[in-house]
Amino acid sequence: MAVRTLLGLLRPWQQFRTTIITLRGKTLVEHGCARSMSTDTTTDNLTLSLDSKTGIATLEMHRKPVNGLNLEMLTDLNIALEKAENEKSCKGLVLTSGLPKIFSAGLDILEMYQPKPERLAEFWRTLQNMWMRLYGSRLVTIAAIAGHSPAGGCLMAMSCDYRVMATGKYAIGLNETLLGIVAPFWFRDTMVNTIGHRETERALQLGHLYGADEALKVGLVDHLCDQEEVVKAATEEMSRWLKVNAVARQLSKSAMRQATIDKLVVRQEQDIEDFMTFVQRDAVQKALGFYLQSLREKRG
Ligand SMILES: CC/C=C\C/C=C\C/C=C\C=C\CC(=O)SCCNC(=O)CCNC(=O)[C@H](O)C(C)(C)COP(=O)(O)OP(=O)(O)OC[C@H]1O[C@@H](n2cnc3c(N)ncnc32)[C@H](O)[C@@H]1OP(=O)(O)O
Repeated sequence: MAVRTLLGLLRPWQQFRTTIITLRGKTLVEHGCARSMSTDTTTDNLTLSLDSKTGIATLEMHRKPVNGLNLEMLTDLNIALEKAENEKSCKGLVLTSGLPKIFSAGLDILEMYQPKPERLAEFWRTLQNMWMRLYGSRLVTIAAIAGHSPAGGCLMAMSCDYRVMATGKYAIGLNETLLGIVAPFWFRDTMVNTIGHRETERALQLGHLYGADEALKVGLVDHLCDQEEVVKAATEEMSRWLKVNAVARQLSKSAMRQATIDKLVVRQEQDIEDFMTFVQRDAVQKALGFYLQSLREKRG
């Protein structure tokens, strides 16, 4: 409190600072404002910015071409989420994409195709950690989905508290079976918690990708609006959630989600082993190779 009062006496130009941090050989540039205690971060993969007036942070993914989640992108997401989580003045987070027509294409398949075992293990652990952080966040988290959101993209959206999706020809869902792989148990649990057991069972087996209307109907998303309006609609919805007593809301969220997270906490190492064994099987490598080929051929 005393620190805040002192900072309030500083002139505006004295309150801004720029810090450069080097992380895993990459440079993160931070523009911080001492008055608001906010810190904005931009990397090759994302931008985190905090509106100090509202306490709402925006986390915008922009890894070209499709926000594929590779190790570096997941590392950046973990750092950004932790930063927002630890920033006292931050109350909510809108997760969105800066790329047109794409929320996220899910895991970068190149991480799983002909992988180096050491990197593969680190990749999966970083994904697990990102999911635990996002699903268990103290913040109100809202996904603003203005594009396709298959597999890992759908997982990220489902891990938020609320989902706004653009009307249009975009698809969302866990389509792993179409790649010849199996959605891990914590992907499945997250979907069961969102749309229920029977609908998940059907969707998982078929690798079903939902259009926006259908996603709304089964509760996979909560609100539809025009493409240009998704972030605005997410922010408006956020203000409703931020009116609720924060401690009561956080305890309610944790009561609903912690058991699902704990399931992975106790099986984290085993899950990494299972993933590595499964992905490196010849049949799975073959299926991933075909799928990558089909994506490339689609472009002609
Ligand atoms: C026993 C069990 C134990 C453990 C569990 C084991 C295993 C579980 C393992 C994994 C779980 C994985 C979850 C995932 O997230 S897998 C990824 C699934 N994602 C997809 O299927 C999406 C594929 N992409 C698309 O459908 C489309 O690209 C699109 C709809 C997202 C966008 O379409 P566009 O027409 O706009 O763009 P494209 O021309 O198709 O793509 C541009 C460019 O990007 C490449 N690309 C697309 N998606 C990916 C991806 N996910 N990873 C890597 N690369 C991707 C695409 O090939 C194009 O590349 P080129 O420019 O042609 O080189």
